[in-house]
Amino acid sequence: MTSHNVLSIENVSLRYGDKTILQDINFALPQGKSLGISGESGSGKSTLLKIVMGLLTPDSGTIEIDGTARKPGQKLSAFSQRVQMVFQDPFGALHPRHTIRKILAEPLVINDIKHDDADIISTLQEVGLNHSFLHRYPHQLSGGQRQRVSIARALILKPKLVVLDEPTSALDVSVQAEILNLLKDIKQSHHISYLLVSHNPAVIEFLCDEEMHLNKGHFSRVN
Ligand SMILES: Nc1ncnc2c1ncn2[C@@H]1O[C@H](COP(=O)(O)OP(=O)(O)OP(=O)(O)O)[C@@H](O)[C@H]1O
Repeated sequence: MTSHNVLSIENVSLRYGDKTILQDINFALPQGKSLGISGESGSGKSTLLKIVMGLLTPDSGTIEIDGTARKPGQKLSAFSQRVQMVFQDPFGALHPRHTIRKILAEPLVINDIKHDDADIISTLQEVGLNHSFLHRYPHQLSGGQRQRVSIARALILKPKLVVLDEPTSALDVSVQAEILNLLKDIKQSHHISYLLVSHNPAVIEFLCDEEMHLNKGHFSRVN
């Protein structure tokens, strides 16, 4: 049986003006496997993540998520149950005037999914937070707790692929390991795939099955 790819990128290229950012990028990610992307600052890592998320359209090439091609201009919500993203800065990523309950309910509301507080509480528990967080606001949480909420928001739609952009680099060193352990536990228990960008080789090694290095628009495999 051939293994099922949760993400497949073929011949993706993108230029800004006369500057080539990505040149014929190819890779496939089998379900449950995780890929780490390293590369110098400005090498195009965030650009590639934006393309996967549908926030940018490449000049050429195709992106398939869980077997379905992303088409230019397609609504983001068309894929939100398959792919979700966790950002570097957990504070900036959470609406400051919304309670944690509202932040976690929002993806369900947008996708017209019936839910109640029990669904939100069980997702909070998956990231190590209890029901007392439902009525709190982001500014009442520590950096690590906020990143747990960001991870819960990504998980609540039960995606197959989670895109992580430097998920621990904005956190205190003391909480980085906690969040990495949480991400590893979730990956194993949910059979989720991660597409991770990190400057830190130890983070990639800890969470990913393989690493690709992006340089001058090209990918090369790192062992
Ligand atoms: N909207 C844009 N218009 C023109 N150039 C852009 C635009 N966005 C990004 N770039 C350029 O594209 C290149 C790749 O940027 P990108 O943010 O993807 O790099 P990165 O590898 O994620 O960097 P970092 O590690 O610093 O986050 C950079 O040279 C950047 O200046």
